[in-house]
Amino acid sequence: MEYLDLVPLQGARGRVRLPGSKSISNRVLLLAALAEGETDIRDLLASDDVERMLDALRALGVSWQRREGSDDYTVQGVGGAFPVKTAELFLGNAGTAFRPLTAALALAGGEYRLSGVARMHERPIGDLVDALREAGAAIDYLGKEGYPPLAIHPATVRAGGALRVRGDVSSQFLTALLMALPLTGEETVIEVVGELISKPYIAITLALMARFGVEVRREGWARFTVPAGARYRSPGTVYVEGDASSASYFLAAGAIGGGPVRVEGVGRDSIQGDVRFAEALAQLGARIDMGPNWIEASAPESGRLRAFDMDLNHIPDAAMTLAVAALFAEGPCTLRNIASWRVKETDRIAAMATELRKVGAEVEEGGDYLVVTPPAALRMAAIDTYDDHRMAMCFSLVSLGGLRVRINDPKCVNKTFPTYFERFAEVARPVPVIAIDGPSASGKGTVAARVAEALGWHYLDSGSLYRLVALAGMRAGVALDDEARLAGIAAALPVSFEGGRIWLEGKDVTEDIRAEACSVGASKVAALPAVREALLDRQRDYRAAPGLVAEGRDIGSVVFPDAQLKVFLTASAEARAERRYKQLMEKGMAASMESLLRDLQERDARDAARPVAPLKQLPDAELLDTTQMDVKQAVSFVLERVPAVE
Ligand SMILES: Nc1ncnc2c1ncn2[C@@H]1O[C@H](COP(=O)(O)OP(=O)(O)OP(=O)(O)O)[C@@H](O)[C@H]1O
Ligand SMILES: Nc1ccn([C@@H]2O[C@H](COP(=O)(O)O)[C@@H](O)[C@H]2O)c(=O)n1
Repeated sequence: MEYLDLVPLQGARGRVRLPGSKSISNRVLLLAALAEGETDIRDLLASDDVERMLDALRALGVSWQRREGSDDYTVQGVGGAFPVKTAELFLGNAGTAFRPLTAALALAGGEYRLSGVARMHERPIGDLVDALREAGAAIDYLGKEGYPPLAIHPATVRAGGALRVRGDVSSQFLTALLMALPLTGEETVIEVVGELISKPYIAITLALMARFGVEVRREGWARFTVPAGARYRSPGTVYVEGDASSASYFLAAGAIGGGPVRVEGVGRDSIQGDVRFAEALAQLGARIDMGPNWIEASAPESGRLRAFDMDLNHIPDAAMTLAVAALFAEGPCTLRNIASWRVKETDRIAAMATELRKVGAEVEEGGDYLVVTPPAALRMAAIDTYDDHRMAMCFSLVSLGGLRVRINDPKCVNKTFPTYFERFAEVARPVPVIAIDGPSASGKGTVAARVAEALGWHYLDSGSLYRLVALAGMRAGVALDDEARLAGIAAALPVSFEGGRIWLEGKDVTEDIRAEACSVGASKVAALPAVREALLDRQRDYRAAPGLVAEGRDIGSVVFPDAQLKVFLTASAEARAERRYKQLMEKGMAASMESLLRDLQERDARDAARPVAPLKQLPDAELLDTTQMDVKQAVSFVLERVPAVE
C-alpha cells in the first residue's frame, strides 16, 4: 500500500490559492455544453471528477479545448440535447457527473450506458430514476435495483407538468432534474418529497443556471418551477471560484495551529454553501476574518477550540473537517444531521469513527450523528482513506498535534485536489530538527546534547540504537551478518532511556554499549538495510515539539531529510582518536591510542563505503571542523544558526 508520512507540526501559517470548486466546475461544464454559444471557463478544477465530466462531454459530441499550460477551457455549446445518440460513459466515482448526466441523457432521446467504479455502484440513484420515469424516461438498472450502472433508452418524455423527487438522500437528484428540465422547453414544477438536505448545493445550481439564462422560481425549498421556453445561453466568460470545501482544511489548520492561514479564491461573495464552515469554526472560538475573495483563520485567544454540538446538514462535506478538528477541542463534540455521509465516496460516518479511534479518540457513532471525545494525547496511526479524498485531507490535520501521521493511499486526493499535500506543506510549520552527522568520536554526541539542553529540545543519539542492536545480537549469540534476525531484534528492541541511563530488557547497559566491541559491532549491523529500515520509524518518533537535535551518520540524508539545519561535524582522525582515548581513560577503561586510531578509521571507512545511508557530507550541510575548537565553540557554532530554523 502506498503511503505518505506527514511530519509532526508545531503550527500552521501562510496563504493558499485554492483549486477551482468541484461543484461549480462540473455544473458549469454541463451548462456550457447544453448552452447556445461558446463559453470561456477560467480556473476550472483539474481533478479526476472533472476529467470524468470532460471525457463524457467529448464522447457525447461536445467540443471543448484547454488552453495550453492553464486551467482555462473553451466549450462549444450544442444548444440543446447532445448530438451523439449512442454512448457508453465511465464516470468513475464522480457523483457531480453521474447524477446530472443521467437526467440530461434521459431527455436526450438516445441509447446510453452509464457506469462507474465499484463504490459508485453502491451509491443510490433510485430516487432520481423514479422521478425521471415519472416523466416518461426509459431507464433500466444493469446491476442492483436502485443503483448504477444504468441503461438509458430513447423515450417519449412527457414534457411539462409536475415531478416529484426525494430530497432527503442526496441533493444531487434535485440538481440533476433542475439542470436537465430546460431541455424540454416546457414549464415543469418539481416538488421535493421529504426535507431537502444540503440546501446550499441547490443554491449553487440555481445561481449557475441563472448565469446561463434560466431563472428557476423557488418556493421555499419544497417547490421549484422551471419556466416554459427556458434555454441555456452562454454568458461568455465564467470564472470558477476556489473550492470552499477544500478551504476547510486550511482554515482548520489555522484554527488549530495558531495561524493566521488565509485561503484565496473564496470569501464573502462566494456562492458556495461551504464558506459557512468559517462560521462553524468561529463558534469553536477561532478568529475569522473575511474579504470578498478570501478567508483567514487563527486559533482562539484561549489557544484551544471549544467543544461543540452542531447541526451540520448545510455543510455536509466541510463538516468532516470538523470531526477531525474535534480532536483539538476542549471536550466532547457532537456532529448532527450528517446521514448523507453514509452514501458518499464511502460510508463516511463509519470510516471517520474507525480512523478517529485509531488516533485515540472515543467515538460514539449513530445513524446520522457522531460524538467525538478528544483523547488526552493523540496516538500515532496509519490512517486508511477508503478511496475518499476527504478522509485523506481531513486526517492531515492530525499532524498539528505534533506527531507523525501516516496517510494510506494518499493519491485518492486526486479526485478533487491533486496538489493537496504540496499546498498543505506550504502552510505547515514542522517541528524543527537539527541534524548533526559526522564520523566517530568527532564530538557529535557532546555537541548535540548541549545544543538540545540549551534550547530545551529533545535529543536523539541514533548511534546508541545501532549499538543496542549489536549488543542484543551478541548477547543472543546472533552472527553480526544475520540480517533477518538482527532486523527482528531491531524492530522489537526492548529499550528505554530513563534518568540519563540506557536500559536493555530492564538492565542498565549505558557503559556496555560504549565498549569498543560494541562500536565495531554497531558499524557492522548498521550496514544491513533491514536493520536500518527497522530503526527508521523509531528514530522519527523522537521528533516532537518544541524541537529535536539528532546526531548520527544519516540523520540529514535519510531520517530527517527535511531537517531545518544540517551540520557535518568532523575533526582530524588523530584529534578524534585522542579525544576517545581521553574519554576512556576518564572512565577508567583500558585503551591504546594506536588501536583506537585504527578501529576508528576502519569504522569510518565501513560507514562511508556501505551502499545504504553512507556517512557523507551533504551539499546542504554546514561543515563544522572542530579539530582546533573546544566543545563550547562547537556548541556556539550550532546555536548561532538556530534562529533561522525556528
Ligand atoms: N571540540 C572538542 N574538543 C575537544 N574534545 C571534544 C570536542 N568535542 C567532543 N569532545 C570530546 O570528545 C569525546 C568524544 O565525543 P562524543 O562522544 O561526543 O563523540 P561522538 O562523535 O558522538 O562519538 P561516537 O560517534 O563514537 O558516538 C568526548 O569526551 C567529548 O567530550
Ligand atoms: N545514524 C547512524 C548512527 C550510527 N550509525 C552506526 O552506528 C555506529 C555507532 O554509532 P556512534 O554514533 O554511537 O558511534 C556507527 O559507527 C555507525 O556505523 C549509523 O550507521 N547511522
